Amino acid sequence: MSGQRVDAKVVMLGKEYVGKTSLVERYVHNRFLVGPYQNTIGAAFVAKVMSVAGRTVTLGIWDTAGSERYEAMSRIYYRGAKAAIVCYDLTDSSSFQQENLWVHELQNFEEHCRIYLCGTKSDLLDEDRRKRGVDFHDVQDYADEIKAELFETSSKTGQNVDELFQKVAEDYVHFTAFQVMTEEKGVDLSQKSGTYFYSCCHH
Ligand SMILES: Nc1nc2c(ncn2[C@@H]2O[C@H](COP(=O)(O)OP(=O)(O)OP(=O)(O)O)[C@@H](O)[C@H]2O)c(=O)[nH]1
Repeated sequence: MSGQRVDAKVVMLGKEYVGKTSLVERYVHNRFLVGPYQNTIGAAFVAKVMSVAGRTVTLGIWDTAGSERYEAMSRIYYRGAKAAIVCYDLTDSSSFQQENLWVHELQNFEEHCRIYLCGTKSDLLDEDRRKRGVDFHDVQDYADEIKAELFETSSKTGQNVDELFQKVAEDYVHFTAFQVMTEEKGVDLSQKSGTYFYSCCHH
């Protein structure tokens, strides 16, 4: 970790083989590794410095292992996270069914963590539409229900990958600025409705 200062902790979650490591590889190193699949053991950390509205933001990205063997450990990694990218494989409906478990955990234990749903391997659908195992509108409804953002990405082609992480960083900056502003101006948020408070201030 080399003691690098991190502004926002981001955690990658999702079943094994959905493509979490590949997403991070594409985003941080702009590459797609081919060759035999190697499952992540425990978790891997990488820091990425980026620019949002003229401001430098360092994301500390924790890529967790999806294997059930490491499930209990993942809780250690999402603690204090500002954002969770919960991944599912667009061609594998069972990977989407498991999203629920992560979302419940985050809602129960990390109420200030914003959730981004990420359908991976969209290039496989470009090859053959019949491979889609998860309906876009079903996921969009679910995302609306849990107040999450939804992205469909391909680490192979790079489609939507930068956009996903850029949105994570922008939201972090936006919500942090909002928080500082309200703290400085002494706005009494308890006067606002519950929904307003929740949607504007969880970071
Ligand atoms: N076609 C295609 N294959 C992908 C994509 N992303 C990942 N894969 C493949 O899916 C397999 C699993 O990818 P990983 O990134 O290792 O998956 P993971 O979620 O990190 O797996 P765990 O470490 O076990 O949790 C690998 O064989 C990847 O090459 C993608 O966007 N398109």
